[in-house]
Amino acid sequence: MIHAKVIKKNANSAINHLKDMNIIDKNYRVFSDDCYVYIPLKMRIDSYDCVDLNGLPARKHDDFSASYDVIGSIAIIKRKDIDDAIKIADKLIKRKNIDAVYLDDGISGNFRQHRLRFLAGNELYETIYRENNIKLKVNIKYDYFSPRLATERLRVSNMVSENEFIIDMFAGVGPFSILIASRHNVNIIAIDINCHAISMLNENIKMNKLTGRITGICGDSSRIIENYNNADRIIMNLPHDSFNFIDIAYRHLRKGGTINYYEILDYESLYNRMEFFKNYFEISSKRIVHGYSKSMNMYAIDLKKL
Ligand SMILES: C[S@@+](CC[C@H](N)C(=O)[O-])C[C@H]1O[C@@H](n2cnc3c(N)ncnc32)[C@H](O)[C@@H]1O
Repeated sequence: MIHAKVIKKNANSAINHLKDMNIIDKNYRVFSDDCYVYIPLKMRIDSYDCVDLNGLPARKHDDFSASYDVIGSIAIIKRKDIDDAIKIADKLIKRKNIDAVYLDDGISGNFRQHRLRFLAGNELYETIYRENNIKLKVNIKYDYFSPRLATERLRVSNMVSENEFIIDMFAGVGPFSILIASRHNVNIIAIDINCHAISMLNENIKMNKLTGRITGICGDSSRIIENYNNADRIIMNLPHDSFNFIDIAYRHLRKGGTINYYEILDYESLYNRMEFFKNYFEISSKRIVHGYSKSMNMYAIDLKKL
């Protein structure tokens, strides 16, 4: 059984990173000795020291904690079985920090909104979520938001250089833009077709102490982007549809500039994308952000314009 062997002080960030990659084998549990923590993996990966050990079978609560997301004071359960979901909701609503529990019936439409079924607590939709030292006001009914991208947002913000001109093409309530502008002196155009998300983004700009400048614009980014040229970086977080916007993003990126591109793909379409991208970009990195279905993953691909 393959385990990632990680020094104890790095264990939490490694577990979060591996969770985001959907690579932890949940049938087994994490264990440790005096110096190291051993994390069970579905497969060997190059970026970790991997060792072959006997796995320890998981306890029941590991499955429980994987079955919901918490956004501020709201829990969203991701379970198909409604009886199961009600049992989980009953446990969650007893927690001090949870005010409302919903069942996630999937995400749909252009605005990528959650279809939610209210299960427990007070039926509220607006909450304040905290990650990486920023605060984000989110309305989970009207705006897309996922806490599962926290590590990815930190990774992108670590890549940013001072004074970059950035276009966040599908900005939502601004988790990428706000984090980047809180840490760097940059100029960001943050676009979303959902005007409610942009109104939240504008509140989030006021609520955080920013070093950089963000201009929130409501509209279709394929049209709005026409007003801007020579971006140093373009963030394309529209994983079901990004490829339809790649040509337009390419035209508005400076030579040597970077696209942080996200797409949900199976292995075969990933190969085809890479072949296509090689004609126009240097592929600086490619990683799984999280699993999506049995055969598909969400990939983060960093593309540098040739
Ligand atoms: C997957 S969400 C990502 C939001 C945000 N980047 C985040 O990480 O939370 C995609 C966002 O793209 C927006 N969107 C979809 N089509 C768009 C378009 N043509 N132009 C601008 N925004 C669009 C949706 O409203 C949604 O907020």
